Amino acid sequence: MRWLMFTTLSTRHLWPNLLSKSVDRTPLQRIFSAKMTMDTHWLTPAEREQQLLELKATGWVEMEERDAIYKELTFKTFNQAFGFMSRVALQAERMNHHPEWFNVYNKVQITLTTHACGGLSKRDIKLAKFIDKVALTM
Ligand SMILES: C[C@H](O)[C@H](O)[C@H]1CNC2=NC(N)=NC(=O)C2=N1
Repeated sequence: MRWLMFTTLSTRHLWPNLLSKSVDRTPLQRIFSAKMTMDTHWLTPAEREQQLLELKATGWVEMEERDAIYKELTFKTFNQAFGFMSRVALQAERMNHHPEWFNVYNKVQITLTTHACGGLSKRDIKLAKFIDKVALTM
């Protein structure tokens, strides 16, 4: 019975945290989850080598002056370039990960890097692959 009382009391504390994203976290929980979020995006040297090999095959290059990847895409028209950018923009917003890019008429120049870690991360790889997928459909 004592055990039952304990579980009832303790789950009452746990459920809101498990079920609702809007429940305020303690400062310690906030620090812990922020660290987890960043750590899960680091690339190991082996992952980095493999992923860069794949992306270089589709036209991405490593920048010399910073830890970032770069690609230039050319479309037939401005409409196509802008349509492509719109689709990438929606995905970037969903990922909360945004490209640095520049567009003139039918050309789009894209740089991907992760500001939070000052270099390439899994998020850049994921976005680069999405960009390649969308470009193929334009
Ligand atoms: C506060 C917000 O989560 C950050 O500024 C996000 C937004 N978009 C981002 N985009 C990129 N490329 N790198 C980031 O570190 C990043 N961080």
